[in-house]
Amino acid sequence: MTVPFQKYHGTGNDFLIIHADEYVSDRGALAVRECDRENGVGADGILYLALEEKFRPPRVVMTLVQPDGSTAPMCGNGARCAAEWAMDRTDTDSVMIDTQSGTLRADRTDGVVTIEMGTPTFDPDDVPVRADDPVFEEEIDGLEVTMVNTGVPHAVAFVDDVDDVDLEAVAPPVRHGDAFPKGTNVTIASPDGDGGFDQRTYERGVEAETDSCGTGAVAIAVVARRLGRTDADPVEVRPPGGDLQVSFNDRGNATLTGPVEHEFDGEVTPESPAEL
Ligand SMILES: N[C@@H](CCC[C@H](N)C(=O)O)C(=O)O
Repeated sequence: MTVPFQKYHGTGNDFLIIHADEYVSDRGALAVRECDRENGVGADGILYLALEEKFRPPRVVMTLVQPDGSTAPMCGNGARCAAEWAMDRTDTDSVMIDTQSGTLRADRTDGVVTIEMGTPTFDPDDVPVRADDPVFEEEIDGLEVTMVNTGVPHAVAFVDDVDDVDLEAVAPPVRHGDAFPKGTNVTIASPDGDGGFDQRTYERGVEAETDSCGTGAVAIAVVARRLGRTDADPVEVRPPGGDLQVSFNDRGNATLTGPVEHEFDGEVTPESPAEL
């Protein structure tokens, strides 16, 4: 038996989307197999979306299963892809997305999708990081990082030029550091001289660098403003896969804006070959 999927990406962060009504006995196993870029379809995760069309705006319950089989409570680019998927099916330009880290409103304007990103926190218990006080520019496992949670944890380090960093070498010790009970994503940023930043992120759950990370882009903007490195609004953040904008409202809540593309559709077989 096969189940249909739609493939979307947001600035290069790519996902298979499967309707949550489809029966998949082992979502983790399917993600491990089909996210593999050599032997599967290839993606940064599978989004299971339950669409509740009777509401206005419509609601979508989003579950992200990552390439290592784990689930993540939030994904900025994934939520933007989920929003576009739901908008295309309900003939609206606004939806509410229910994630494990909160309910977020998304709006489509002039072909780009903006999503609310909730309230970022530096509180050590909420990041989480084993520390008595918030961690600002402290050396942990070889990187000088600031710890923030923008739906998921990020260790943010500012460097002169992100392209000069061997991320696959410096990120894993931090990602798995003893200080982080749930692990952490590792995001590096370099200033563009105009209040914006270039970005690279090594993602927990993908266990590799991705072309873009939305919660990482928000983490850079939030930390940069907190440390006085920018007062731009919006903050332009440029991961390798495209351009993102992070804005702030009066309560300090961030929004994330950028393009979303529908790539192609296909089918996957949920059972592993041994079960067939
Ligand atoms: N790519 C995502 C973040 C996905 C979750 C992350 N890998 C984690 O495990 O924390 C984004 O766009 O925010």
